[in-house]
Amino acid sequence: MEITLDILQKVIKKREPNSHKGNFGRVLLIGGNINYGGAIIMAASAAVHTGAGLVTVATNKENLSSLHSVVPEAMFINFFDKVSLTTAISTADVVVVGPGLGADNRAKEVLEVTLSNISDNQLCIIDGSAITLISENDSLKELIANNKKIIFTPHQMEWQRLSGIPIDKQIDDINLQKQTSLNATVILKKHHTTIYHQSGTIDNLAIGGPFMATGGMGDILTGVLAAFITQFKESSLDERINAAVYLHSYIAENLSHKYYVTLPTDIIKKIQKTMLKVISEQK
Ligand SMILES: NC(=O)C1=CN([C@@H]2O[C@H](COP(=O)(O)OP(=O)(O)OC[C@H]3O[C@@H](n4cnc5c(N)ncnc54)[C@H](O)[C@@H]3O)[C@@H](O)[C@H]2O)[C@@H](O)CC1
Ligand SMILES: Nc1ncnc2c1ncn2[C@@H]1O[C@H](COP(=O)(O)OP(=O)(O)O)[C@@H](O)[C@H]1O
Ligand SMILES: [Mg+2]
Repeated sequence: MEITLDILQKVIKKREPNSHKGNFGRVLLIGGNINYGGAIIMAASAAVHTGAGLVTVATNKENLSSLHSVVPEAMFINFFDKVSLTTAISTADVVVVGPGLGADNRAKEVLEVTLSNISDNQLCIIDGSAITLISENDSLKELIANNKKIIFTPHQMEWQRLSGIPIDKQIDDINLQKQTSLNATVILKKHHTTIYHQSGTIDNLAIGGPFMATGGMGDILTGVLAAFITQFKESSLDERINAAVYLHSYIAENLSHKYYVTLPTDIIKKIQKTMLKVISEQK
């Protein structure tokens, strides 16, 4: 079904007066090598601005100063420190892995530690380089074979790598077969994104446009997704995913009336206001 604006009204909820950061979820984001530090920093910033209660970033230590100058709300761990990484995974509600991780051997080791320590019931969003690494390594695929709470967020090229389906053959019937065999949710990002939910439902996004074709646009979606998933538990997982995907493109579309391209960092700045507007219109 097509996702419509009313999904935001349905999912986003006013906060209870006596609630605290522990009620809004612990998000761990793993990624950002020396070349792609911006990816994980933007993802973390998006999670913080969407309302995640506690956000930790596991990244290359070279990114520490930049991380804290952009988003001091986020905590830091060195992703090569296996003990810290394992501990952080065990206490996270949602783990995001992949934005800017890179695909070299050290990145693969970080992903191995991550996937080995995610419990079967822990929700994990797998994006960017992590999708590419999993596509290339059967041993990594096996590590998540029993996990029923995986969300892949590939763009079409990443989906081609993961599924083996060439971009021009990526139609619903064929995609669905592969998604079912992966036993995961697949958010296939493209012009008018399609979401193949693990529940078997297929949803489509009819908003967003080429003004979003800027590096980092998918990275921030992971943060928005993680924050929706940890916060709005009165709604089903499918609804929370749809709302996050919709909000991301909805803000971009609004910005596109004033700007030629919509930058990921500009979208981040509009998240809080847009969410407040949604709840202020609720009866
Ligand atoms: N500021 C940063 O640090 C950034 C880091 N990034 C990270 O860089 C790593 C590599 O990701 P990339 O996606 O750049 O590289 P990839 O090599 O995985 O894929 C990009 C290529 O795929 C092709 N493609 C075909 N259909 C596409 C579609 N619908 N959407 C997007 N691309 C499509 C395009 O030719 C494009 O150049 C990821 O870990 C990512 O998170 C990128 O997000 C860019 C920004
Ligand atoms: N032409 C387009 N129409 C609609 N959405 C787009 C378009 N181009 C890019 N996007 C959106 O921007 C995001 C790009 O994600 P991705 O390719 O992973 O970016 P990055 O890895 O650089 O962060 C996706 O949500 C995608 O749907
Ligand atoms: Mg990406």
